[in-house]
Amino acid sequence: MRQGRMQQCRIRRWRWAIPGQRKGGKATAATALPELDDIAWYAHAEEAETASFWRMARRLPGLVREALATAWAAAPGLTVLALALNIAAGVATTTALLAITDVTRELFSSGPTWDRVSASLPSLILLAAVTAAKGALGIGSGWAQQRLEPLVLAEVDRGFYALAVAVPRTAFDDDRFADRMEAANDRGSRAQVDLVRHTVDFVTAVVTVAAVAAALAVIHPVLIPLLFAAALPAGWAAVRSARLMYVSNRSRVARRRRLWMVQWLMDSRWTADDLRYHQAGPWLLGQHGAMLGAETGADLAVIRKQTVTRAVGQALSGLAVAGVYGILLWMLAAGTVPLAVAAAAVVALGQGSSAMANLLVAVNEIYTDGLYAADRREFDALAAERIAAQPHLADPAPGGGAEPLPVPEVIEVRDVSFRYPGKDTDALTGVSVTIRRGETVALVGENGSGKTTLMKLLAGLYTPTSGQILWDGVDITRIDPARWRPHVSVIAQQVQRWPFTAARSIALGRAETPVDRSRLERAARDAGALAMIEGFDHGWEQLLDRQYRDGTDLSGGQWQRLASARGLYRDEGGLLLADEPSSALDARAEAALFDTLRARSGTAATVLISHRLQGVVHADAIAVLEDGKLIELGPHRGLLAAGGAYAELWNLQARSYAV
Ligand SMILES: Nc1ncnc2c1ncn2[C@@H]1O[C@H](COP(=O)(O)OP(=O)(O)OP(=O)(O)O)[C@@H](O)[C@H]1O
Repeated sequence: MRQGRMQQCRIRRWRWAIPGQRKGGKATAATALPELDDIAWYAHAEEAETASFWRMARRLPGLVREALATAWAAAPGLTVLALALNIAAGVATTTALLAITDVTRELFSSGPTWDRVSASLPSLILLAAVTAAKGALGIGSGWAQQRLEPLVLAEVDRGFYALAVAVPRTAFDDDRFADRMEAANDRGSRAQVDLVRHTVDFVTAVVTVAAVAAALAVIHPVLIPLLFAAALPAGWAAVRSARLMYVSNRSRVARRRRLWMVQWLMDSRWTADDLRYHQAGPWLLGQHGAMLGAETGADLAVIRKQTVTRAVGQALSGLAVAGVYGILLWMLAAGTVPLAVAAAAVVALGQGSSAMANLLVAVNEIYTDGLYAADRREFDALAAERIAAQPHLADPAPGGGAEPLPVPEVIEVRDVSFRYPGKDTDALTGVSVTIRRGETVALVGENGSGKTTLMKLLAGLYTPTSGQILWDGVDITRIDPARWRPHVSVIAQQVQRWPFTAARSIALGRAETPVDRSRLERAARDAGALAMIEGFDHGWEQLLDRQYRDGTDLSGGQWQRLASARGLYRDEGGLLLADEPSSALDARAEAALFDTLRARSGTAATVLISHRLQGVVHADAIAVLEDGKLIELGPHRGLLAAGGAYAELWNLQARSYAV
């Protein structure tokens, strides 16, 4: 789970920005962090705080069913075994209690001592046998239960990550989605495992209480309500304490996400350089301290409330136990129960009240697990909703079909606008561009003008807010990406440093197909990465993660060469999207990469984003973007002659090269 969090942090680290403020040289952490207050949106909080025991009891059958279904899906045989062994242990409990009753009855009867002892002997032998059997059954059920848990956890984790990789990209721009993902990942998934464990505990406790109640019914039926009365206050206290903790935990999710992220920023190798260059450690410590302070405050508040609850519970519990034994004494004095039966009843009530407390705790645990598990279910539902809302599923193109689309001859961006979720301005407005097979279209423009956004739309990462992206007249946003994405390869601006071997890092470009060595070498050569890889201590098998044995790190430009190789390895001659592919490359590597991209000319479609305009002069068309709008479109010479924005940018760059 921590690994998952770290990954999240890594993915988002470049977007990380706390609006820090300084006052008298010190970070004013309290004003800098938006998530110091507990969040209030959580829908289950009120339910959790106000749920009565009866509401919990009503939800119990559904939760037990859910737990059994989860356990059954993970390991049906073990599920049955764990339940069967617990039920058998319950039967042994009843038998043992009845044997104790017989033993006491014989021992307290009249007659010579030796006769009474020998009369009780068969029951004593039975008692010894069932006690041994109960022990063996307990060991067996514990074994089954312990084996069940990792299997359930594996199943639950698999489901979580299957959804995490399937949700559309937009989900990761949504802070509420992130909160729910965190809640699901932090406790929600684990709660499903706990739900199974506590359900087995619950079955065990029910069987034990039923066993004791059965024995009490034989001893004296009046004792049964006493069994319940003695355990109620402790049960109430346990239920309320757990509920208080749940509500507190749940309202702190966003702050914890921030806390973990700041911790990761301070102890990670990825941020170690920048942190020291800028002496950012004290500021981060300030942020960390502020969040820790808020967390500690919340912990102390919940501990205070829990202690008060437990104290009230203990006091009531003491009164209840005194009352139960008082009634038993009164029955003894009134002659309602003989001494032998009263002695057996004391043993049975002792066992019964601990079983009853276990039962109440199990009910409460199941209810609490149910609340946490609801976080996971909510995430599952939200993720499924996001997946289902993708246009190719919600509004598929008529005609359907499952066969792959052919390599497109003409890709048309038609009047496309796009607004990032939650933003109030468009990143792209009414953009229209045509990309033909065999042509290169370059996107240029100032920072933030919308180039990468357009590229992400072409890659299908986002769906246009309006307008269409057509492949030979077919709107690809309404077609299953599995049918067309194999024709799209990307060299992204944000170089992903995959912590795998050099071979795997490139082969990820076609992750689902077996590694093709000659293709790998070709891609590496075309990206100017072959000599570098062959020079590694372990060649293609060189691990590219310094945090593991024999791992190494690369320079920024070397990482970028690998990223280019990954995109080229994927390339099938369809659409290649290259976003600033040479920003970190030296002059020789840049020239080699542009030669490779130019070689696609005449056969494949290329979209190239570059701030270095020398790299785009050969493009068939150059699209100039400004504030998300297409302001110029044409070949290099035409745009220069027009003397517009492109010509201005070109002249600026040319001037900086003039001696
Ligand atoms: N995930 C996102 N959520 C919200 N806004 C975003 C997101 N990504 C980019 N933007 C915004 O969209 C606009 C266009 O960004 P984009 O990355 O497309 O610019 P660009 O032209 O590629 O810039 P650069 O030359 O700096 O790479 C910018 O205002 C940016 O802040």
